Formats: sequence, structure tokens, C-alpha cells
Amino acid sequence: MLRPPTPSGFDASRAAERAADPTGWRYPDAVRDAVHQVIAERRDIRRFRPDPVPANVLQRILEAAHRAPSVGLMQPWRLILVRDVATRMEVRRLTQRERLRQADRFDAQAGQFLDQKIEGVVEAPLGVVVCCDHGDPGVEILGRGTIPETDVYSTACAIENLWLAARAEGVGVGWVSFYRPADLRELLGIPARVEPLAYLCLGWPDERPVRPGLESAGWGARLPLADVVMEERWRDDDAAPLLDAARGPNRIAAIAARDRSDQLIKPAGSLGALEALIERWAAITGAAPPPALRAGVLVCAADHGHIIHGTSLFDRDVSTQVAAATARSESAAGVLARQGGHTLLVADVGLARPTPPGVRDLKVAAGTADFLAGPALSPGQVDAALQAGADLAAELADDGVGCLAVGEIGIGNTTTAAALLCALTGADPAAAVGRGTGVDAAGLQRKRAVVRDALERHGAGLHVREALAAVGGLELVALTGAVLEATHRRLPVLLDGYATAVAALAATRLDPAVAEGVLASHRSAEQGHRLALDELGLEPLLDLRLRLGEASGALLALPLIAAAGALHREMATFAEAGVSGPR
Ligand SMILES: O=C(O)c1ccc[n+]([C@@H]2O[C@H](COP(=O)([O-])O)[C@@H](O)[C@H]2O)c1
Ligand SMILES: Cc1cc2nc[nH]c2cc1C
Repeated sequence: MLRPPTPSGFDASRAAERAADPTGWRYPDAVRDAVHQVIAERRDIRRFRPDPVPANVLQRILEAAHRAPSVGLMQPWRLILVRDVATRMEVRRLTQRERLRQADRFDAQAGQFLDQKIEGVVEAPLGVVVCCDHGDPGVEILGRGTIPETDVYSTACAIENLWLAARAEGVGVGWVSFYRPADLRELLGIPARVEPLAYLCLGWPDERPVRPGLESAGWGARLPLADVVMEERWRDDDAAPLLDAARGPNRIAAIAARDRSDQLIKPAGSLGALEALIERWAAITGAAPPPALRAGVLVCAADHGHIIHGTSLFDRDVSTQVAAATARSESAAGVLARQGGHTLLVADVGLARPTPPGVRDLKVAAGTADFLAGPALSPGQVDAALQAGADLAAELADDGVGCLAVGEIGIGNTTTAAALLCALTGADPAAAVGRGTGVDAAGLQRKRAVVRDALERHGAGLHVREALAAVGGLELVALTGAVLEATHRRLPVLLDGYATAVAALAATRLDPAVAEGVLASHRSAEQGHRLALDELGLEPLLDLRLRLGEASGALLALPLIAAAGALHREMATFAEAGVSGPR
């Protein structure tokens, strides 16, 4: 019998085969996992090495772009490879000019971010200008009838293909979108029917970001999948409104707060950091702080196995004694909490000695194990401490407090905080280790050596939970749990000193959305605190050279926050007071 001719690329599978094994088209697990890994670890790169990308590597990347899907197989993408440094310098000039034109629309942090991106145009040895050729509007393209923009969408698919293929090669891609298309058109002789969609910097990366840069900077966080997926039909309560994501900052409230600030009787911005504070508070809670602000003050206490190596000036008994004194309102935090009318909860999550009277007994273990001998905590102890912290934060939130102020007591915990900060960020122990309760120069050297040894013993590249188990402390882990719980409930979290900042950093690594919900009360004299706050992207309200802990700095900042709330709510506007605005 004569068979019809088989076209090349014909599907050789048989219906019976497909029915018997509907999943037979799948790839082996390792191949599938590799695809997902490359997708998950794609990053927008800003810093590049000057070394050239070999021609065969570039060829594979460009072929991937050209294999993109396109509506009606129109293949509208056109790629201009820009190698000439003079051209790239001119592109940088054009983008920089545009950036300066719009400078006042961005704060210092955003501005710095954009500047770095623009530098990539010159740093990266290759620019790829991805254009979309709109073609002849008279020519009918299959599938394009009602949606003419499908050519742009198809070109965007080519960009993503290129990006993923580059990532798989270890080649960095940075997308610069800060130019006027007309400028690029003129510079590169691009005809009018063709649209330059993207300038991509391409080269070996001089950074290897673990997380997206904008996430690390606290600019935003990836929404949970459930916020963007709906079942069967559009539902407003299911969908995440773009400007007011359920878990992201409430930008509408923040902008409303800024608008009001600008109308109050004062030059715009003249209340400085207090205005930024109000905006952030509004982004978290939807409103400015109340003038009578009652905080829930959570002080978690625990002990640390490594103090046998001389990492603190004090003995471990002191942690329990200070926790007891705090519960009796005799320590600094005890006095400040009582004086301010706040609700204080002192919890033993890992003290070496029995839980003293007045302190909540949630002891997970009698201190951590020595992290030079093995992991400080077991995975089960990490989970228990996270849960204990979350439960405590939930209890205070249910009590109706206006924010959660977090503090800690734990002899040796500046060493633990330093080790954890280094494990989470790759920071140098020389920068992360400080004098704690006041060790001398020899003590400082000892602490640094202990942290170095611990990091060496437990290895680099630990995931957050692994890092918490390897070198963590029970009060830090409990505070991580508390920060997660409070920020999920949109209760502002006011950090205190070094250990609380590192605990919050661990929380942001478990859930990047947390970064939006925390505030820094002060910068302590402990040297690594600055590093931790920078990593969190937080500007402290106060710098009083405190280094006490217990939530004392947070408690000192609370009256200032309440005052900022009163100013915002109670000052009159220019219009109300009949004061003339700026000329
Ligand atoms: O808040 C800070 O930044 C801070 C800086 C230095 C020391 N501390 C407190 O002192 C203890 C830790 O110090 P150390 O020397 O024992 O590691 C612990 O109880 C902390 O509350 C706290
Ligand atoms: C006395 C004392 C009080 C503290 N409060 C918090 N950490 C502390 C450490 C010491 C040593």
C-alpha cells in the first residue's frame, strides 16, 4: 500500500504508544530539574568582567534567542551586537542623560541602583540591542489579527530565551531600559518601523547574586504564586492588586502619607527621617503610627555553647540573672517598658539555668552546643525555636499592641550573631565581630578566630535553616520566628541591636517580603551592626552608641515614633492654617 510521504520532523510516535504512556514525552528528572534551576537562578547582572565571551558560547546563546516562539512564526526579533566601546560609551551617555532627567523621581538607593546598571553598558564587553521589526502593517500574519502587539510579545520571548541560555553558560545579562528609543534608533541607524525593545549588557558577571538585586535592596519581593493564579475566572479577592499586594507594602497608603506630609506646615521633606518612617509605617499598617503607641516588647533569652572558648567577658549564669531582673522591671528594658506603658514579655527559649520567676518557660534546650564541636542546634530545635518565637509574637499581636519591639539577652550572642551574619552573607569575620559586652583586644582576636573556625568547620553556601542550626542561637532563631509572624500579620517590627538585626536578616532570607515590615530603632556600637543594617537596607532612627541589648534601643525609639505619628496626624496643613506655600 502506498503511504503518503512523511514530512521531515514527522511525529514518529503512535497513538497506541501515547495512550499507553501519556507521560512518555517527559525528560528525565535531572534534565527537568536543570531547567527549573536555571529559571530560578536567572539574575539581572550589573557588574561585568572585561574578559570576552567566546564565539561558540555567544553562538549558542543567540541560537536560543532565535528559537523563541513567535505568533504566526513571524520571527520579528532582530539583534544588533554592539562591541565597539565608543558606541557603548555613547549608549551610556544617552541612558545617563535620561537618568539625570528623571533623577528626582528616585531616592538615593534607587538612583545608585540605576547608576550601576548604566555602568554595565560600558563594563560588559558586548551589548545586544534587541529590536522588534513591526514589518509591513498590510501583511496579514496568522494569529495577529486582533492583537497587533504579538510581535513585541514574541520578541520578549526571545529575550527570555537568550537570558536563560546565557545563565546556563554562566554569562551575565543586564537589561537596561533607561533610554529614549529614538536616541538608540538614531545612534544605530535603526529604521522607523523597527523598535529597539531592550539594550542587554552581556559578559562574564563580576557578581553572582544569590537573590534578585531588587529583592536584596528591599525594593520588592516575589509574590507568592497563589496571589497571581486564579481558578476558573477573574476574582478580585484572589488577585493581587499590583499596587497593594496582599503581602507587599501598601504603596497606596505610603503615597497618601507622603502627600499629607507635603501639605503640613513645613518645607517638604524637612522632618527628614521621620517622614521616611511615617511612609514606611503606612506601607506596613495602612496608616501613620498612633500618637499613643503601645508596643509589645518581646525579649528572648538563651545561652551559647561557644563561651567555653572565652568569647564573652561574662559567665553564662548572667543571662538568666539579667532575664530575671528584666522580668522584675529592674534592668534597662524593664524600666523603659514600665515607664512607657508597654507590654513586656521575657521568654526563656534556651537559658542554661532553670527558668526564673516572671520569665515565660519555652526552653527548647539548656543553651546551644559548642559550634566548634558540631552544629549548635539540631534541625528539630531550630523548628521548635522558630515556632516558640512565632507563638510569642502572635500572643502579643492578639493582645492588640501597635508594634512588636524585639530584644534579646544571651551571654556570648554577639559572637553567634557574627557567625550567623557571615554564614548568611559571606561577610568577613574581621568586619562582623565586635567587642560585645566589652572584651579587650586579645578577646576580640579570640572571638574572630572562633568565628573563622566555626565557618570553616560548617562550610560555605549553607541554606538559612542549615546556617541557623550550624552556628545559630536559640534567642536569635526564636526572634527570626517572631519577625516572620509579626510581619505576616502586618505588625511593624522594631529591631534593637546587633543580634535582632541578624535574626531579622535570617527572616528575610526565609521570606523576602519580611524586609518591608521591619524598622531599625538605632545603630548600636557593636561593629557588625552597621553591616547587618546595610544588608537589611535599613536606616536607623538613633545612634546613641548603645550596646546593651534587651530591646533597650527599641524602647528608646518608641517615644520618637509616637511623636512622629502625632506630628503627622495633628499638624495643620498650609491650607487649614492659612500659611502661604512656597513661591
Ligand atoms: O544590642 C547590641 O548591639 C549589643 C551589643 C553588645 C552586647 N549586647 C548584649 O550583651 C550580650 C552579648 O555580649 P557578649 O559579649 O556576651 O557576646 C547580650 O546579652 C546582648 O544583649 C548587645
Ligand atoms: C549586666 C548585663 C546586662 C545585659 N543586658 C543584656 N545583656 C547584658 C549583659 C550583661 C553582662
